Amino acid sequence: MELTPCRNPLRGHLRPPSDKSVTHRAILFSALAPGACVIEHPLIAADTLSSRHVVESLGVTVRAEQDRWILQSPGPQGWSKPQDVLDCGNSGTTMRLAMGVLAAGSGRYQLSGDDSLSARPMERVARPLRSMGIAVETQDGHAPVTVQGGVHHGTTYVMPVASAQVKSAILLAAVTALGATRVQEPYPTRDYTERMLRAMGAQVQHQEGFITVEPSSLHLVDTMVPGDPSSAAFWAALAALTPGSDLTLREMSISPRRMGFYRLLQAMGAMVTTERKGAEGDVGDIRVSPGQLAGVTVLPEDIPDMIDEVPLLALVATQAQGETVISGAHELRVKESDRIAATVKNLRALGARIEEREDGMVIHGPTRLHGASVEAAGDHRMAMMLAVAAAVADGPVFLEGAQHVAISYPDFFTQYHQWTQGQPFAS
Ligand SMILES: O=C(O)C1=C[C@@H](OP(=O)(O)O)[C@@H](O)[C@H](O)C1
Ligand SMILES: C=C(OP(=O)(O)O)C(=O)O
Repeated sequence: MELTPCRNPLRGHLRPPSDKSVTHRAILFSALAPGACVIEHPLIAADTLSSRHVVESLGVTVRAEQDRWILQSPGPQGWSKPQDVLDCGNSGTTMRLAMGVLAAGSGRYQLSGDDSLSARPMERVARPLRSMGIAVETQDGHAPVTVQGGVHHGTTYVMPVASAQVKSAILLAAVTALGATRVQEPYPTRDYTERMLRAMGAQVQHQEGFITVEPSSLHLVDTMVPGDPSSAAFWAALAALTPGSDLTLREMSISPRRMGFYRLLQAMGAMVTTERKGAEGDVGDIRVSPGQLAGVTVLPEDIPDMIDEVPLLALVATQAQGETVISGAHELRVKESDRIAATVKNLRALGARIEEREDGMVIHGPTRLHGASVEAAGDHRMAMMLAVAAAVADGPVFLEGAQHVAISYPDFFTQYHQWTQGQPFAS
């Protein structure tokens, strides 16, 4: 895809696509209890369709009606035996959370993924699940993965990496375990699983630095899915980088555990304000306009709250005065691509002054980016970051792999082209 520079101010408002993490959880958790539930505004994208496929294979039915899905679940006692291997596609969240969900069943379940997902580490989930007495097999630490559901017990697990997916898999298995489970994270990660399980009747508490779960009987609840801060971040970055912009991102999930990118954008000098909507829940609007940008230091404890936005922050840093140092981001090496290597390679091709570190990057700004050929490395977030880069560059950018946006944001390029053509956003 050829992308040309665009300096059109971003004005007005946009409701970003629905939150991918919340949609995955609402779908997968529906398998855990018998009954019906409604998901309002689910994200309909390749990754969340992978989660839908998994629960449908267990006998959950999903009926789409306008902007909602109505799910009917037999509960674990009534799960059907999947006809085939459960294909998780490109979605790490689907595979890792499903491993915890499947512990509630009584069958032997096989999970597979595409080439990218098959290269990602799965022992980080298998290990704690085994400590609960669940038989889990991986192939040299990778998919395909086999989970034998059935009787299992609680555990105490100190997580070596900060990962909401690993935490979620353990907490999900904990609900149907005999005895309590305690999990400790090195840094706090997104807590949708804890909050959603609690709403379903689970006993989830924070005690002495551990998240504890008691075996619980669950009931299904309806979920209203807010906008996704990680998808909205591409527009926030464009608004921060384009003079004359004043963009409001509406109905967003504004949980502090998802706001790391916005906090850093503000620390760099962009105008970022948040307005909470309603008395309860972490939903609100975020308004972004440009400012004089300066480099920042991103520390290991900052990473979990902006894990999927690190490549985008690196791009913003190319336009900021001074040095930006990002450290403690090893996890980026095991995402849909090696996001440290792919970010450095692509931004360097566009003229950025950027150095690769084992656990992050150092960016020296500001630099005028120029046109070049770049490659999304099979990674949706890389494709969207490079589209933002193309807009701020001085010459045409040839992007290979634009189609990967279908993983989390199928309408991204429709909206992007509307913006480049000077049309208002269709929000
Ligand atoms: O729990 C989740 O919904 C997610 C957790 C993060 O992964 P890790 O748990 O591997 O950090 C994030 O990168 C991913 O996009 C979604
Ligand atoms: C890492 C991501 O997702 P997942 O781990 O679910 O594949 C992402 O969406 O950036």
